[in-house]
Amino acid sequence: MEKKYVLSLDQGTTSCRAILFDRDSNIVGVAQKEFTQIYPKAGWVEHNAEEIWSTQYGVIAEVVAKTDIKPEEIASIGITNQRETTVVWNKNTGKPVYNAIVWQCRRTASICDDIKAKGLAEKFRTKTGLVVDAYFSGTKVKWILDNVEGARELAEKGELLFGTMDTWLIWQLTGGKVHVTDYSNASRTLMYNIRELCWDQELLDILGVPASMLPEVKPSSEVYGYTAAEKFLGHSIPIAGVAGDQQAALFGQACYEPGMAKNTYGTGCFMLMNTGDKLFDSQNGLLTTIAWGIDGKVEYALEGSIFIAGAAIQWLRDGLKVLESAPDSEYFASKVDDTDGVYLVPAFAGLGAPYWDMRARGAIVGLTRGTTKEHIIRAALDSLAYQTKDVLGAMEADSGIKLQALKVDGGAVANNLLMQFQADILGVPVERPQVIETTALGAAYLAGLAVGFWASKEELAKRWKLDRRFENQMDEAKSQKLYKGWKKAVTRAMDWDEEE
Ligand SMILES: Nc1ncnc2c1ncn2[C@@H]1O[C@H](COP(=O)(O)OP(=O)(O)O)[C@@H](O)[C@H]1O
Ligand SMILES: O=P(O)(O)OC[C@H](O)CO
Repeated sequence: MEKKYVLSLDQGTTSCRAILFDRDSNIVGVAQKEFTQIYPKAGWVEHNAEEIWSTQYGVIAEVVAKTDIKPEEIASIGITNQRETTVVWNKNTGKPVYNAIVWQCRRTASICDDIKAKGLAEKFRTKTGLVVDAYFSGTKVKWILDNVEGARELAEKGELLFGTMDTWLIWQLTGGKVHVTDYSNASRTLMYNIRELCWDQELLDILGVPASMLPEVKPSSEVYGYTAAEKFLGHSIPIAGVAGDQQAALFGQACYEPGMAKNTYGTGCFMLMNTGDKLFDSQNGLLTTIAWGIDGKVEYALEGSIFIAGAAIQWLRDGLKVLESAPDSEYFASKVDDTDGVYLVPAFAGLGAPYWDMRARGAIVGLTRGTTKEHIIRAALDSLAYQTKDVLGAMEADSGIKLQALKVDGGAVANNLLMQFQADILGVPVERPQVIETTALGAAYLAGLAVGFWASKEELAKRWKLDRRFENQMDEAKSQKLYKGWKKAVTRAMDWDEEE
């Protein structure tokens, strides 16, 4: 039967999506479902890995049913995932030994402090391109082995497996046959040597993680295995593309040349710049990471990771309950000209780039008797733009490249007021493409290229189409004054949490 579609699975922080793309990169169908966020203690975040699998499987079945396509028409499957989130499971029973520990979880801050106190941070940075922070998988695996009864003994006997969500989904889809990940996901674990392209035994020894738990690391575009027909719509389909969601967005935005960058506004906000075969040693608080492995080589990226972006808007909706929905934020924010001096620093999970402060916590400053809910909503939106400016400044300083325009994507870029403020604060035009589901698109591209559904990256790059370009409309003195206020507000949020 003719192959007409690529199925992309986007396993995000708050939801699972399944999206079908046709040969012209059009979206043919989408199914999406949220899953449970578990907050056992302040600063801790977990997911139930089995719920993630059942949610992911549910949206796959839904998209196939509602588009009325035949599984035999799917050329291949691409997977993209929230990165760093860590699950450890028993390879005999297939059962996780503990909930997945989410990238936002701060529980391993003291493990990180110990590593830093021993003077080992520079070793990790040189080998992995990352900073020692609770964000990454390595200390999460250590925590599970140290805290779940019997886990370390089982791991040492070779009975336990570690995976990020790509690895977990492939294990499920193949009926427990394939234990792999790709370069981009491996580069987020704090255990993978991005220069030598191998799991680093010295780092594994420091963390106490047995190498037998780790998946095989492969390029981002190749056939890893086939779905088990009996578990998967009665048909066996090649799984042929994998990338962490931010790298997948870089690929979906067709940033294939060094110096090209994108910023994705989802739960968090992540700016990545393709640096080709060059590894930048950031002097400004950015990460060096693997963009992807494709065409027989590995390419690198500089990354600025912002932990809370759209999640601040979700918090206004679910925590403060001042919004019915995230898109309503635009309506309320547009009722005021500005925030009237109010700043919201959404350091709910500490601060990532360029501050790297695990103990920062959220703050709203500059409140007066005149402050209204509209000011606070606008301050939350503005915080996405300010954090992006922090990261862009670091990226330009590290790379020596001055961006001519910033390509954006992710759920929150639908907000025109935010995009305009972003261009104003950066002083750089912001370009929104027609397809803002670039994460899923990138994974589809990787999977389609591997099976010859698409011929080349060059062919795909031509498909990128502009929806709207936002030009700077603010005078420089005003934007500098606003940004100065933001920097001051950040100092108020830093180093707040005091662990007992
Ligand atoms: N119009 C909007 N204005 C501001 N934020 C929005 C808007 N629409 C969605 N969001 C935010 O974007 C996020 C969803 O984007 P998405 O790309 O689906 O994220 P993820 O993949 O991280 O789950 C949510 O955090 C939501 O609060
Ligand atoms: O789920 P997202 O889209 O917010 O992405 C999360 C990142 O991969 C975390 O590193």
